[in-house]
Amino acid sequence: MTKLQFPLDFVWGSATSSYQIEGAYDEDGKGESIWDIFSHTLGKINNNDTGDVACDHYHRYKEDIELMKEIGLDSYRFSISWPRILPNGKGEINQKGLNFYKELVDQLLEAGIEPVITLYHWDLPQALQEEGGWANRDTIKYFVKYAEVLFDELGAKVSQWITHNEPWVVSFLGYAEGEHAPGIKDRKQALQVAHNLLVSHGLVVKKFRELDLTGDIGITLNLTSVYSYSETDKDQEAAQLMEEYINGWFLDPVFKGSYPKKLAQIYENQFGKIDIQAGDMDLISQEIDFLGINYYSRALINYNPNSKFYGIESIKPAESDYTAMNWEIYPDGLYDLLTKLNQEYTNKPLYITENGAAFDDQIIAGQVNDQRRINYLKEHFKSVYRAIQDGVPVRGYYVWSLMDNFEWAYGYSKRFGLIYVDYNTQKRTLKDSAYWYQQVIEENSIGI
Ligand SMILES: OC[C@@H]1[C@@H](O)[C@H](O)[C@@H](O)c2nc(CNc3ccccc3)cn21
Repeated sequence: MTKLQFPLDFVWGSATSSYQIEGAYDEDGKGESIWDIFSHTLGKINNNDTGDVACDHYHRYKEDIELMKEIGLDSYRFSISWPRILPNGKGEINQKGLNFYKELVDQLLEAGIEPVITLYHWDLPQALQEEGGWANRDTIKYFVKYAEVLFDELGAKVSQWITHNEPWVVSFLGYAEGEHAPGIKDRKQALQVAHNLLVSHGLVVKKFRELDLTGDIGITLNLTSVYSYSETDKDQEAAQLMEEYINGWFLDPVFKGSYPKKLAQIYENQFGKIDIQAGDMDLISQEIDFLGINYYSRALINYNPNSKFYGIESIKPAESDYTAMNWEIYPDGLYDLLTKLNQEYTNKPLYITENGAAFDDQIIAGQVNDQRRINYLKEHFKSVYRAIQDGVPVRGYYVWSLMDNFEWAYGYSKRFGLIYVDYNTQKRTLKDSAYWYQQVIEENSIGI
């Protein structure tokens, strides 16, 4: 068997987020988040599931760290619940909430696992939503203050920080499509939210530099490889517009200091100008230390005049394989994305901050044979290996997810974990993929 050997310092990790695993939604002084409100609103979440208990990680974190150690993770990416730190989003600090994350970081470091913190993974304090949320430019300064509390408390121990997880999803699923919290359907407001999120990213990076902290800071974007279904001008134009919509809308401001021209003009013609203040774009595009990439699948695009979104239509080839989310399995898309990012946007280090798959995992006699997930991960690891061999500075890879968890609007119906969670008993069971990943990490290689 041929072994593909990864660089000696390559980081193998796994990722989660606060609302999806912690539970204890109203414990120890934590304030409400927009996802507490959204999941408590009947009809929003599959089966009316909520994150009230989730994986009960708030109480079981020590057991979960032991499982991370058993898998052999080098690093663990998690997010901090803003309303657990600042129940009202601003003002008084909830010391019990802060203590939870201080203990989590200390236990991770004691276990030899590097903590990577995502400052915002969608759970905005509800008190700030009541003042307009991310559509209100004031939220930016409250985000900077929240970040500063964490930098002061954890900056000496945590060496890698992510400002935002997927501002595209926050903006366009939360404020345009209404599928995510806060459930607003207003595309013009979504564009202002996208801009305010980017400004908040820039100001937090600036604060991080001012505090002269030793670690690195970056942002995580959900990115997709976009392909035209045919060589026709119409299909290629539709694909280019999709590229600007799904990738460029955040990549261009962060790395080029401007929004993608074609789509920006379409939006301005349709909605008028959004509030962009002097200096915003320079702030947004200041240097960062790395880019986090969440990749799951590609987009295959053709032009359809009847499409409700600027003639853009996604094609799902019948001959492809799909995950339980109905996302096409397309590992080559990760290679193409990585090379494109390195050629067109940045020479900075790249981390796959999320990649993984949901399948209909079954636990039988205490085992989960998730060979499809092993195959999925192996093929995507191979794409990363190819990109590294071509000189792309990919420094690490975080499997989504460490454990099955609350999958947003899908509730608990989709399982992405390396670890199976029985939500009735909270029993954790390592899936076959966890044992496979354990060997990959131990050997720092994959067999092909
Ligand atoms: O859906 C799986 C994960 C999710 O659990 C994470 O919290 C989130 O960071 C995440 N982002 C994507 C990719 N982007 C995306 C696309 C459509 C809907 C939601 C997210 C997948 N995932």
